[in-house]
Amino acid sequence: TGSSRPQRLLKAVQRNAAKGDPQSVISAIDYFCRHSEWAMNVGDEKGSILDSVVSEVSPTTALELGTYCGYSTVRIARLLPPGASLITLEFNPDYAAVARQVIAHSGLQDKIHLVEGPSGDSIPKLKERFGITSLDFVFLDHWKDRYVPDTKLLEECGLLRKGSVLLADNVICPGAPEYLDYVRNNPRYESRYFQSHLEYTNVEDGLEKSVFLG
Ligand SMILES: Oc1cc(-c2ccc(F)cc2)cc2nccnc12
Ligand SMILES: [Mg+2]
Repeated sequence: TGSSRPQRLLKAVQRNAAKGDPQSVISAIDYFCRHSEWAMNVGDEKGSILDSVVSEVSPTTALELGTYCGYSTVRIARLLPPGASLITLEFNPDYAAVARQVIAHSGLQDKIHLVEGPSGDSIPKLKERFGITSLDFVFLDHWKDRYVPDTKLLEECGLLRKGSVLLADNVICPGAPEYLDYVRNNPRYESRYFQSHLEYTNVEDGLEKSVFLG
């Protein structure tokens, strides 16, 4: 009957971040995770790589698989061009409830659609629900054994087009070996590994960027 780690992270945001200031929300979460409690946000080191890829793609329509507390949701949304939007899928209702409040604190809620439920159920409904034709950018950061099935589902649903960019977190730690095998040995993807570290640690991890070739 105590608070959860996501709830304590939310309190830290509400106490230390300025409302309507996405960067202060990001900084408050990073501070909390370094000085109070580790949490599985993409973090500031991998987050900088995420930022550079999002800025390069400048997506009109972006998808995030795995919202957690909304840290990377805010990181991505703050870089979107005017009129662009980010759809983020979260299976865990407790995480989703915290993420909604973190997103509201950042002031970016108008650019973000948070959908609760299993990604495998939500992905086939994206086109009709949000009136999208294809995705410019996808950030994979949910359960590692869903990376391959959900990537195949995105293909089958016609949500990827020539040039769509997939960026996957945790390909080393906890690791997504089947995913690396899938995108690296598939002629329909051009992949590149960005070496980094597991958030808030010096353990090796990295991001895999894969461009769909159509
Ligand atoms: O970035 C992450 C890190 C970890 C994680 C947990 C425990 C460890 F010891 C190491 C790494 C799990 C994650 N699950 C889903 C999405 N992202 C994750
Ligand atoms: Mg992660």
